[in-house]
Formats: sequence, C-alpha cells, structure tokens
Amino acid sequence: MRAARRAEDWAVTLREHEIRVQGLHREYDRGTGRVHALRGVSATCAPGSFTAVMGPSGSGKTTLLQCLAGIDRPTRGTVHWGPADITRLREPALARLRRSTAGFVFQGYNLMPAMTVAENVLLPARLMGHRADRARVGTVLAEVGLDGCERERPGRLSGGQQQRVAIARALYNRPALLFADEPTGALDRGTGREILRLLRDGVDRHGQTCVMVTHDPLAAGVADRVLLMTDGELVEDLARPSVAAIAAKLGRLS
Ligand SMILES: Nc1ncnc2c1ncn2[C@@H]1O[C@H](COP(=O)(O)OP(=O)(O)OP(=O)(O)O)[C@@H](O)[C@H]1O
Repeated sequence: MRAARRAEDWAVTLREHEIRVQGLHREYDRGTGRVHALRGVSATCAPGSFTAVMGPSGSGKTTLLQCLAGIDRPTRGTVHWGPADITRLREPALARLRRSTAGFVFQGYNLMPAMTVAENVLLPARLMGHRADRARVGTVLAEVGLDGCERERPGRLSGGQQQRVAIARALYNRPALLFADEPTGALDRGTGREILRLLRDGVDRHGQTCVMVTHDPLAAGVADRVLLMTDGELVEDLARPSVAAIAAKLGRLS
C-alpha cells in the first residue's frame, strides 16, 4: 500500500524530472546460449525533451526503450523516472505508475478491432478503474485530427488514422512520458510527418518527455537529441543533429 501511494505521488511530479538509466544490461536466454541485448547503457533524458534512439537492426533499441518504459526489466542496472527507481517496484505498483504517467505508441498501433475508436482511447483508463471522461476523448481525438470518429471501428480507418487513434489513447491521461517504437514505420512519408508533428507537439506544448525508436533519419530529425546504438552499447549522443548528419553517422555504423 505504501509503495502504491508513493508511486502515485511520483506520477504527479514526474513532469519536472528526468528519466535516467544507469549501467543497463539486458540478457535473454536463447536455446543455444545468452543474448546480450544491452551492455551497460547509461543515459539521461531531460524533462520536456525529445530523444530519438537509432542504430542497426539488433543493436538493442527496442530493448532499451522497453526498459526505459518499464515494460521490460533489465538484468542489471537502474531506471529512474524522477526520484523513482522503477526497477525496484513490484509489478502492480509499476503497472499503476506506468498507466498514470506514461503513454505508448507502437509501429503496429495495437488497437482492439472489436472496440470503437472511443473505447480504444479509453482502454488504459478503464484498466485503471477510472470513469470514462467522454469530453476528454473528444478533446484528444480533435487534437490528433480525428474529431467525430468516436464510433468508428479501427478497421475502417487508414493506417495513419489508426496511428492517430493510438496517439490519442496515449495522450488521454496527459502522460508526462511518451514512449514510441517505430511510430512511423508502417506509414508513408507524408502521413509519418503528421504523426511526428503530433509527438513533437506533445513535447513543445505539453512538456512531455518523449523517447522514440526509429530507423528513419528524417523522423529522428524532429528530436532534440539522437542516441546511436551498436551491439547493445550507446556509441553516439548527438544534440540537434541535421538529417544529413544522422544519415552519415548511421551509415558508418551499419
Ligand atoms: N525476448 C527476447 N528473447 C530473446 N532475444 C531477444 C528478445 N528481445 C530481443 N532479443 C535479442 O536482443 C537483441 C536486441 O534486440 P532489439 O529488438 O532490442 O534490437 P533493435 O535494435 O530494436 O532491432 P530492430 O531494429 O531489428 O527492431 C537482438 O539480438 C534480439 O534478437
């Protein structure tokens, strides 16, 4: 109970705090041996900043994002959300903190096809036992350019519109932290740009701290900072790089 109350207190103040990972290792058991997906990663994301994580396939980007987001647990090392070391929280307290503090956007949208758009947006809040705030659903759908789509089923929407629903769902509870894994990976360039603008708006207008994994230098170009990974290690930390500089660095790593 005490841990749960503390977790909720942290959620209130997180907007002013950085995310910090220290000495992160993640190993996976695989039939033939162990895979070392993260090998001692340390980094800090300032509050209200946009960080892109890039690197060759298999370099550990998704593993890092999932550890940062409290979806996966590192084998060693710590992940702090402000004052909270989330690696020390038990699953129920971590799940509560995640739902009250963080939003998630994935390449595959992860929407429930049998539910309406409004029901999809409300799902995380319902899982927390909160009452539905229909006005808030209308507001977030309008923010992502989908006003009036409450009663649609996701299957009737385009990929870009489905990703907007996923972003509306992530924004519904005004999360301090937003984690995105290849959010534009399945979209054409123009639609992807609109999705990136929504993520950037969350940082600029609402002070969110956003971390995004991407393969696309153009997408990473909207970030304040680009972290480059190879073989489970952080090898570059670029502040406001140009798209050309990102592509050149990435080319050298691949
Ligand atoms: N659940 C798992 N079980 C076993 N190995 C895993 C698991 N998740 C990731 N790995 C391995 O860890 C390494 C890093 O994977 P990760 O998905 O983090 O890389 P990535 O940079 O995101 O790759 P991609 O760009 O292809 O998505 C890879 O060798 C991968 O096969």
